[in-house]
Amino acid sequence: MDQGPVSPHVLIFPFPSQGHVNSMLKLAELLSVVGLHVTFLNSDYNQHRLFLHTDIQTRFSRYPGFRFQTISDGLTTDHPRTGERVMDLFEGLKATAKPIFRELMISRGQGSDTRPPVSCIIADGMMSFTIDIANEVGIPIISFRTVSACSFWAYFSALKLIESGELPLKGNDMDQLVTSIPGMEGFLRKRDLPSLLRVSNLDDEGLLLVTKETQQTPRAHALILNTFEDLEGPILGQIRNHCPKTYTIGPLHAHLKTRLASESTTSQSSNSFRQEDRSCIAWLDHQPSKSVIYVSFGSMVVISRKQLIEFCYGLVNSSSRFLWVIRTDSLAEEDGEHQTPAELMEGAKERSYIVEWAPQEEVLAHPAVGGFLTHSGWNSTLESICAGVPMICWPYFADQQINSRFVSHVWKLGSDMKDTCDRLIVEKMVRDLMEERKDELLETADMMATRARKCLKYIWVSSTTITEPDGRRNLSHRHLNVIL
Ligand SMILES: O=c1ccn([C@@H]2O[C@H](COP(=O)(O)OP(=O)(O)O[C@H]3O[C@H](CO)[C@@H](O)[C@H](O)[C@H]3O)[C@@H](O)[C@H]2O)c(=O)[nH]1
Ligand SMILES: C[C@H]1CC[C@@H]2C(C(=O)O)=CO[C@@H](O)[C@@H]21
Repeated sequence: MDQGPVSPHVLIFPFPSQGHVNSMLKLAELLSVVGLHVTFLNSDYNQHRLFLHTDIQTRFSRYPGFRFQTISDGLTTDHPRTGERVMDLFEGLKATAKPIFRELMISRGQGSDTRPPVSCIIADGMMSFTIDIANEVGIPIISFRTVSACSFWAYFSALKLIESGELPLKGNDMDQLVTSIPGMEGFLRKRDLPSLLRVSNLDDEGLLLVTKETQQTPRAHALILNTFEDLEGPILGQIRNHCPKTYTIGPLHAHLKTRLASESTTSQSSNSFRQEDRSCIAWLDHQPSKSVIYVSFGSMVVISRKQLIEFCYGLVNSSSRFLWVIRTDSLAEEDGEHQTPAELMEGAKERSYIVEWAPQEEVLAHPAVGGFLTHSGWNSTLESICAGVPMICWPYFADQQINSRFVSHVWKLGSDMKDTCDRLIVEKMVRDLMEERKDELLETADMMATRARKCLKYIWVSSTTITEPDGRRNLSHRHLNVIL
């Protein structure tokens, strides 16, 4: 494949958790397909799990310019790395990964490597130490924030929220509208703020972290977001007032699928840290069209016994068929003897299926799936949008609270269950999605999926041409030079 006179070498460094690695590895593969040299800097812990549960080494062996490299995340192997303990990861990275990364960049990734030295870094926007080091060493850096544009913009507006007195939160009225995030004045309530901003104390560790990290973004050469213009155009306009070089490169999973299909290679590309249980696809094959609600809360959510039971009863009483992902590490540790989820759902045995981890993209694209009960992580949200599947949102933390407001109120792709966990509400929302509002929601979801598909034509189409309708960008190797 012609690479022109320069042969860039991109180092991609994700925040070490499933939701971040998923999209950044898809970007790495897209850049590899168009012939770039790519190094993917994975944590030792995640690399081990990725290699154990996927065929990724074989899959990536077809890209001669691609290499995995690993780095410590600073945590012990037995650390749970779930949402409850995510702050430990930030500490671990700063203490352990930062100095190693600095040495690596001083040598420009050259050891025994015969490839050209690293000429560009694409690093997770939640790890601003990479911007410090890149600027110190003189390597151009692009920030990749793996969340929605709407949540990035809310984080970016944190200082405005503080100046206007809307933060810290005062009083109990969480339905009050927030007025100091430009572009969201009419519909964003206090309860819809990302959980890291829903604080009553300005010394809050999460608020300080996310505000500091987000404020550093303009120091990178550009910002890339896994979203598309037709979905988040107005908010992207707001962001571009501060970060003019903001590029939409999503939906990455769909771009990769399209690109791999056009290369006539397999379009399967699991980046899972857990074993995908494919038996659920066989179960779905036997269910009627659009009859199943898929239930999954991503890789980091931890739920209490009480919440599990409310979901169980709500789902069973809804009379709907359902496929539920229950990770072994998603149940909070509590004392006492308990019924297992399978025992609790005995009454719905014929119309339910439980797995520990599913091939989610395939599940959402399956004709039997008609709805998604989700925690509103950004990958899950985009995957659902592209598959035309309406959602019930049960946000847990971080960006999820604002994503769910956009899903329900702005894009009208479903309903938002935030801040409640009650069997009657679960039952009602499932009945609404799968019966009462089914046709209306499927129609809106189908329209948005069509818009998502439209942008697949423009980006990543070629390694040599830059196509820019409506501000869309082709992140080919030539275009990397334009961005930088
Ligand atoms: O059984 C399953 C469940 C999930 N997935 C995949 O795992 C990913 C989960 O990502 P996401 O939906 O974004 O959720 P989290 O794992 O919770 O991701 C974290 O990272 C995201 C991106 O930054 C944030 O939006 C979330 O709030 C944050 O919790 C998705 O690609 C799913 O397809 C599977 O393959 N099988
Ligand atoms: C724990 C969360 C802090 C912010 C991170 C994030 C982001 O805004 O980029 C998304 O989801 C989480 O993994 C992180």
